[in-house]
Amino acid sequence: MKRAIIACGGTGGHMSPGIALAEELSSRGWECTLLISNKQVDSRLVRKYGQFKYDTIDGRPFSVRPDRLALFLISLMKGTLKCRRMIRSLEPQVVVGFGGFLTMPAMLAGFLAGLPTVIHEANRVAGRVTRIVSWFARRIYLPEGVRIRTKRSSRIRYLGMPVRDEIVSMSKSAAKESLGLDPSLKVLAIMGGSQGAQSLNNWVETSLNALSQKEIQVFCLTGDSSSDKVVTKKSPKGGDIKHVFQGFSDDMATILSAADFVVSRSGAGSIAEMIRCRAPGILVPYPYSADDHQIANAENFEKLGCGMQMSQEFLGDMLEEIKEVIYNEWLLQKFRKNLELADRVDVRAFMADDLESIISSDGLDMLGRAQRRVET
Ligand SMILES: CC(=O)N[C@H]1[C@@H](OP(=O)(O)OP(=O)(O)OC[C@H]2O[C@@H](n3ccc(=O)[nH]c3=O)[C@H](O)[C@@H]2O)O[C@H](CO)[C@@H](O)[C@@H]1O
Repeated sequence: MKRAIIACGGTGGHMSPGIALAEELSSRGWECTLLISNKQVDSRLVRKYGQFKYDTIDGRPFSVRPDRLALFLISLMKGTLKCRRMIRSLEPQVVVGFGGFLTMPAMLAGFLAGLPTVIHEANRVAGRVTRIVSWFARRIYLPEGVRIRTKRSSRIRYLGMPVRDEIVSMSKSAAKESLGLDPSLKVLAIMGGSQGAQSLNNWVETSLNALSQKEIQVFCLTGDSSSDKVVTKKSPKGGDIKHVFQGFSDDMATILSAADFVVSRSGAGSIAEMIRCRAPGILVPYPYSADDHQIANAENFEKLGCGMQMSQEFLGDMLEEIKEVIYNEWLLQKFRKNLELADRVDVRAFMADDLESIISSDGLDMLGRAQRRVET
């Protein structure tokens, strides 16, 4: 049986593509072990994926501050040793990393064990981990048009984000109904990535009356389950307009299918799922993301014609923008068409085919080396 270790913990943006790849590989008979962190967001996301094996490691982010750098190096060493033990007991044919602090020890242990290691970068600016491990990775997956400095450019393949099986578009009115919303009214979904975004939550709170006046219902993923609530406001016609605030959802496909328009941070996972569910929207990049990768992600989304981007400092202008766009069927239709065009490659199948060819050529290499040893 073919086996893979997939290092994908730390944030939802790393977990989701890791789960998606594990789904594809499992359907081809592979056994997948996902390496995740002890963070709540990881355990939350994997709860419904009992079919995979999991292991956890702790890690520290890289820092140039001497005290933090020391902690980082210690955790890297401990993590690498743990991954080395995992590799000995699981005997995988490949180690796959999706970025974040867990990727480094897993890839390092895989490399030291002589296994093929591959890294997937989801963002339109390659992260630090991707840049480092690309020096030894057998395969480097980058979004189309993203460049990194590496001597191993022949090992680069341009590829989008793997999306989980369950993320599929469904009937808008059925989706609205299953969220407890009125199917005859517009829905605006607000998402702040896997951990919510306080500035987007604040924007919703202050805009709720104005949105109700335009008969727009809100479904807001706040990132904080202690604030779960349903708020009912009156429309100008006297009807009830329901607004739902939820900390976390295990059913993103329904929310994205129900949404006529989305306001979201520009994490690569959220964008890939908006594309898959044909949900146009405004992306508000997190202003402190590493190397401004969320700005680059949002710019690309806008360039593809899938929606718009807006800097957080201009949130004050967003309400007017939304009130216009959400009733502009012509524009929404154009966005949806472009979302469809942006979703034409079967990323998961490409990646799984590629991994299978990597491990089979690796097997042939090993066989060749063994034969040469016998002959000499
Ligand atoms: C602040 C920051 O640096 N965030 C990074 C993090 O994003 P972060 O983890 O915040 O978010 P992403 O937008 O990439 O993905 C969110 C994932 O969480 C899932 N989800 C979210 C909310 C919820 O209630 N339920 C749920 O299941 C979504 O379905 C999605 O699969 O990793 C991404 C991928 O490298 C980067 O692009 C982001 O810039």
